[in-house]
Amino acid sequence: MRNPKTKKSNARKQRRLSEVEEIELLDAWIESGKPDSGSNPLAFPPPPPSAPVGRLADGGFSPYVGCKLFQQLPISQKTKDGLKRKYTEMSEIQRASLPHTLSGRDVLGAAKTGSGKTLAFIIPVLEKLYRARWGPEDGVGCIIISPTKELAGQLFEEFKFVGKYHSLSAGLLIGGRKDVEAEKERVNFLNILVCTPGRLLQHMNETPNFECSELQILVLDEADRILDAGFRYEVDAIISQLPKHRQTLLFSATQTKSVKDLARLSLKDPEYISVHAESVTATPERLKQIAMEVPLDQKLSMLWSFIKSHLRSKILVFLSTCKQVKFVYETFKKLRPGIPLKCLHGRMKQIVRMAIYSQFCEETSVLFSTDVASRGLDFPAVDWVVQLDCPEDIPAYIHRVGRTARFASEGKSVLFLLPSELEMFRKLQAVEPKIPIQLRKANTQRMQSISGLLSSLLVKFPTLMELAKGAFKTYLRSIKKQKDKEVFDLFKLPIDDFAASLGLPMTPKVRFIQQKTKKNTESEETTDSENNEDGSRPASDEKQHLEGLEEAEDDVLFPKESSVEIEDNPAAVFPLKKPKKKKLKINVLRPIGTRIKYDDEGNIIPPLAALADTQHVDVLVRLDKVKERYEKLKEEMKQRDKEDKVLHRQRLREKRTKEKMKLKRRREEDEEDDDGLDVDETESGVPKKSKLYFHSDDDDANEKREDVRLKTDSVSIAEQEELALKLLNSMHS
Ligand SMILES: Nc1ncnc2c1ncn2[C@@H]1O[C@H](COP(=O)(O)OP(=O)(O)OP(=O)(O)O)[C@@H](O)[C@H]1O
Repeated sequence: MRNPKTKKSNARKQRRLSEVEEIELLDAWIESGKPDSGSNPLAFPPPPPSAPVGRLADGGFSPYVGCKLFQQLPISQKTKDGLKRKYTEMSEIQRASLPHTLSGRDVLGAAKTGSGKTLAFIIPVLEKLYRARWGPEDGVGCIIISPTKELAGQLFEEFKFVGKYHSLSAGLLIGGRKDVEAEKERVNFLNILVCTPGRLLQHMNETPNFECSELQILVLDEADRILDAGFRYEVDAIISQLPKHRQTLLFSATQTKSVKDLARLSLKDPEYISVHAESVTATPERLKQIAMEVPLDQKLSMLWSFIKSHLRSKILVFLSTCKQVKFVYETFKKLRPGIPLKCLHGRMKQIVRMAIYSQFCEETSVLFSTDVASRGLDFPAVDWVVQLDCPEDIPAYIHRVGRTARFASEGKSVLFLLPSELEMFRKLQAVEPKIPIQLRKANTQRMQSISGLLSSLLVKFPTLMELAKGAFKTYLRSIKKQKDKEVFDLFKLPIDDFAASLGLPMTPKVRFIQQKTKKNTESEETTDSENNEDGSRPASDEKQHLEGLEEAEDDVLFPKESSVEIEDNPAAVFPLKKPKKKKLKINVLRPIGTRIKYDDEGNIIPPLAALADTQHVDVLVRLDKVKERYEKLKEEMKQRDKEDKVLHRQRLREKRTKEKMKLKRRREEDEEDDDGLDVDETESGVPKKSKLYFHSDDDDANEKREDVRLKTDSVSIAEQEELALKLLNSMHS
């Protein structure tokens, strides 16, 4: 009788050989039908669905450029098997980009929201690593960066779905989770990292031996957002640590074309694929969009009435700030509209955010959210997107409304605009390709005013009173911070009516508004000669005015009690008459540990001047020398530091390469004389070539899941996922 050990080992060998053969075939197939650089695969006629696929009788290969079915692509059987459980036909962005991405080219892909961009990068990632026979000992082969944690989570799930039959390992690295230490131990053994920029950088900085020098492919989802100023520091720091020789894919519904941005990523002759560039509309065709003029003080009543008349719809409501979301959620909950309510914002704990995200995917309900939910999230079957507050710009509008009418489904959106924000409507109408949006009059007769109800709630619940104040102030602040001053004008807002509409008994004091009012009074008092010819404020005066606003902004959330006195005291309106108190400024940029020296009159002596002997005539000469020497030393240290780092990296790389070779050899030996045990980790702690997912939200859950994974090998992925969901829900409740 044949030894079962030998049988298993033979089966493994056979599997490896067939994988090698498949890879050789795929490489040759891709090479034979590669599209020309700059060509558009959508322009090629699709082969008939019944046409033979792969190697043909004449020794050639079937064409894949222009094909419509996933099965016709030169991709591994494992990926095809993963896909076919849900996907058959490709979407336009997938058809247009996959022939290029599979050929190893850098791609900038733009397509409308909900058009299937995620698969357009998941497939090439899996294929690239599969064809490179990537294993656990090879470490990080792909990094996918997403702007939000929820989106990263969603991408991770899609990777698990499509990559189900691959033996690659993937990890979800997002901030706000307790298990960073556990992550650090395993991150070097993960092949695909789906992460947010902050958490990735944290690993790059803190995790000993974190290595991505062999990175094969980098993906930026929502690329324009990742590359904008908000993530500049993180992204630059990350890119500087990645090898230049790699494939880079950038996808978004609103793609960046900034040459500077692309240079930051060192793209090599990228393919620009914009499948909807010629489309008549910039938004999904099945999306009905309306805008409504609603005065600020009627917004909440209008929203309430809207929800009451759509109790069977799944509604996503966008507001500008976390505090507004909290306030509207808490008060509406108390008013019981007759539909479940949920809220999502950046200040919530990660575990709760994830649970809310999953619940909203499943349940017909109303979700109040900030822009954390505006990009990429694929909530199924959202009926309405309501933008209670105006988006900051057109891309933000496109992404928000894109949460509905996804893929082949329909959806509706309504944008509430203040009378002073109607310019946004004109801007939306003016863009190319068009955004088909209509301005409708609000039906105020059917509106149920809730400001009275809100007032009573605020009296009854002091916490709601605080939330209302927070919502009031942060909304005004958000308007003040908006860049587009043609749309957002703080001083056109009916502030008192707004406060009353939130149920507030009095208008809270907001310093930057008082400041402005005060300045206005002042300018009325100034003589004509002080103004410019066109009546505008003199430049220097304008500067002072802006500085005043900036200073006041720091205090916007904590208005000082003294502001009341300033108002009551007429002398305070003319600050010139009031002796100014000299403020002590703390220089936060001062390096820690440096002492500040003062001269006899209390002026700060600059550090170098303090070194000089002011009694002697050659002070200047010596000062210069000190400075020069200091600069020289600094340069030398920088240089040495750089050299050290290079040397250190080189040593690490050599060490890791040696380790990798050793591990790879050992794995192959192991595979050859396997003892039949199927455990996930070898003695050295390095996982064998078997699937490994790393995604846990806290230590308990982590342990529980590890138990499941190690003890019950027979548990299917579906069962594990169900278990994970239960855990998540139980943690939430
Ligand atoms: N080829 C396909 N066939 C059927 N459904 C698909 C296909 N490709 C994607 N989908 C589905 O379409 C939905 C939207 O896809 P996806 O989230 O990738 O869109 P997107 O273009 O990334 O959107 P956004 O710009 O909002 O991020 C998902 O539910 C996905 O499962």
